[in-house]
Amino acid sequence: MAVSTINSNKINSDLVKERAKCTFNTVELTHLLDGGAEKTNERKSREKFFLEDPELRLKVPLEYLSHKEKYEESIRIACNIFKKVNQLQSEGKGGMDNFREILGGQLGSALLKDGNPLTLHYVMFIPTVMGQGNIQQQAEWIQKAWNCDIIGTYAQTELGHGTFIRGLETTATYDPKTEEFILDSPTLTSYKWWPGGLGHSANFAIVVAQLYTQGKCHGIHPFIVQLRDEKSHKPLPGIKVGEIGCKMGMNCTNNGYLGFENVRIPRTNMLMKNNQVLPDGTYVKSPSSKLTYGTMIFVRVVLVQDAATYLKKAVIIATRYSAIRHQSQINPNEAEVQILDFVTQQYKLFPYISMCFAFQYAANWLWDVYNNVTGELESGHLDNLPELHAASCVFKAVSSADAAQGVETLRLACGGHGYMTSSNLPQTYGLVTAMCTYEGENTVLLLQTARFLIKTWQNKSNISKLPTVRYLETSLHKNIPFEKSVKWIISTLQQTTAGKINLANEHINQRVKNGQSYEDAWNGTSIELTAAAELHGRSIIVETFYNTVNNLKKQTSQQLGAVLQHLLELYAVYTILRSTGDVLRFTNVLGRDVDVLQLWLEELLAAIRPNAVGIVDSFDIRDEVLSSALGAYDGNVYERLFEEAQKSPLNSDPVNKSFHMYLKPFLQSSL
Ligand SMILES: CCCCCCCCCCCCCCCCCCCCCC(=O)SCCNC(=O)CCNC(=O)[C@H](O)C(C)(C)COP(=O)(O)OP(=O)(O)OC[C@H]1O[C@@H](n2cnc3c(N)ncnc32)[C@H](O)[C@@H]1OP(=O)(O)O
Ligand SMILES: Cc1cc2nc3c(=O)[nH]c(=O)nc-3n(C[C@H](O)[C@H](O)[C@H](O)COP(=O)(O)OP(=O)(O)OC[C@H]3O[C@@H](n4cnc5c(N)ncnc54)[C@H](O)[C@@H]3O)c2cc1C
Repeated sequence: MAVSTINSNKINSDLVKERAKCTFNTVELTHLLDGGAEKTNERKSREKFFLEDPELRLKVPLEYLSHKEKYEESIRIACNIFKKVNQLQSEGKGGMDNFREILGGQLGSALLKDGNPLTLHYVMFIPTVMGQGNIQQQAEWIQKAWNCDIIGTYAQTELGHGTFIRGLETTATYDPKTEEFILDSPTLTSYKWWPGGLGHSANFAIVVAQLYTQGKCHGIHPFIVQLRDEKSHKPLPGIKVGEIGCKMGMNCTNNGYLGFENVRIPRTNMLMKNNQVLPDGTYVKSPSSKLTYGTMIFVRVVLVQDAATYLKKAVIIATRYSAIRHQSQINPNEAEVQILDFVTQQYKLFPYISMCFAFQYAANWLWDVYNNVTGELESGHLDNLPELHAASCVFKAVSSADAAQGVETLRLACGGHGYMTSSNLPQTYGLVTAMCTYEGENTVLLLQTARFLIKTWQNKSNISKLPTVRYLETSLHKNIPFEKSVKWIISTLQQTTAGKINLANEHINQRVKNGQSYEDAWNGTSIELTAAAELHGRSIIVETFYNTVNNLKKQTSQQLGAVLQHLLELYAVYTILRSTGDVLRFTNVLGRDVDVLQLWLEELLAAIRPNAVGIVDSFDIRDEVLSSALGAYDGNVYERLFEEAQKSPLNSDPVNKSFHMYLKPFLQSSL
């Protein structure tokens, strides 16, 4: 890797001025976001440990490598990363934080800019064995996986089915004579397709297949299957495995395909914490068939934090760039302004800055709920599982969709330079937009939340025990006088959501009355249902933000408290204005109230303007993690763009050989 000649001690003068006018202590905010000064120090030492290791650096920028070279470089780096993670774990340092940062958008996307081929081993293989395996299975497999004696993936999706997992076609048929399952892929569409690391990295997989025993199908179940010889890494007999090819992004994750030709595995390789097959083939059912879907809930929960991290990176890049970039005048005869002074630019940037906070606090809240509910599941209490499922679906859908839209808006906000890969915005978009599809396609997840909302609406007897939907009991007919406050916004969003759910429910009933089946009526109403679910999700996110800021303000300086209040208000006003049409339909809000909201939004943009650079600096994301010519701390944007251009292999030769081969004859022939 070429050593940079840019002088990072020379800070761009606009950024110097921006930092000087910041009204709060950015270090105080960094500590608050990390969860305390000690956590900040731990994070920083972890970043140093990984980012300053030459073994973890790419030899050539990724974008100039072939598909095959990209994989080879990524697997080299991934192995070195996890050696270091294991070292930290054995020293008792970091724990879950190591995995969050290394696998997610923070350190992970700095070391491996286009995905990590070993992610699924940690994010899905190990958690599935932990969550779905019985004690003996955990004892057998977890240590091996943890030590990386084996590398696993999670093979659920098939060529023909991703969403409708009840329709998966891979079969696992029990043979009581040998006490084995026989795995088979009866059709092309039954081939597994997509699992990360499956192509050439993993030697084991959790395979989700239709279980047949005693001549009966019992639906999908997870099995541990060995795919490759542990020494030679050759595919085992009957295993057809390979990589699925180039994608829009995540080109280093080694997503694969997998087919089985009557592959036998021991009975004990079916993960049997929930459902079991006894040696004679008797099937023993768990209390809920949905416990098998547990790993998906886990990943949806952790993705919310990841969406916030990617968004943070993009807002830092776009905000610093907007501070150093001068273009056009506001008043004639005056100097060209920083583009950050255009209110339209502030509108592209600042709501997404506030969204980073909203998503981080939502992720923290959801993580706590997840831990509480999984604790309850361990002791056999399933009552809160549907609410957790509904909340995790809508949070994953809203955070990934908004983060993807945010990254693209922020890329556009950087004009032409945002289109350069050296801005790192296109690659960030490639990573974040995938999140809208994987781990449950967003529309499908919104419909799952809508299902829970409609059921709750139709039967409110239990509602007081369900914190996320309790508001539905009273909010429909409330009289909420207009007030310029976040509390008013939350109540109004809740009333709008209740109105939308009520109307969707009426439309379902109407369609049923007109002769449609409930399912057809549901499909006919599904545009309204997804919109209601989305608004429900957004209103909980605003409320969580509100509760968190009110708690935090008790422990922060007054100056930082004021900044958090501005960010909260901006997120709340922005959210309600996105739904103006529905708010006018379902509440008493008047056109003149919307005018007040719009002016309030503009006041907030102006209030945040002096602190914009300070706030994004507080995210404290190192230049290596941003990996962007536009977003570095020193603001030497033009020097960096120029330096990055020099890395193009085309610039190694003043005359490219193609001139002699094509251009010269062409020029002569056209003379
Ligand atoms: C080790 C150390 C720790 C490390 C920790 C590290 C942490 C830190 C990491 C940080 C960095 C992260 C990086 C990540 C990178 C990721 C890479 C990419 C990964 C991408 C992987 C994938 O992409 S992997 C495939 C995912 N593929 C889906 O996601 C399929 C969606 N499709 C469905 O999920 C079902 O197909 C669908 C629609 C529900 C219908 O399922 P269905 O037809 O069976 O169900 P119905 O609709 O009929 O519903 C029937 C009833 O089930 C209820 N229910 C449904 N689901 C339920 C559930 N989950 N739990 C409970 N209840 C559930 C429902 O609410 C109904 O309840 P009710 O009847 O009471 O109303
Ligand atoms: C980068 C990436 C990594 C992945 N990694 C893995 C992995 O490691 N392991 C794994 O098993 N899988 C993985 N997947 C697969 C992923 O989980 C599926 O792609 C996802 O669940 C969506 O399923 P699908 O592709 O079949 O989309 P489809 O379900 O075919 O969706 C296509 C369209 O149909 C619509 N649709 C489908 N069903 C409904 C419905 N019921 N109601 C309304 N609309 C509907 C959707 O909204 C969408 O608009 C990965 C995917 C990607 C992109």
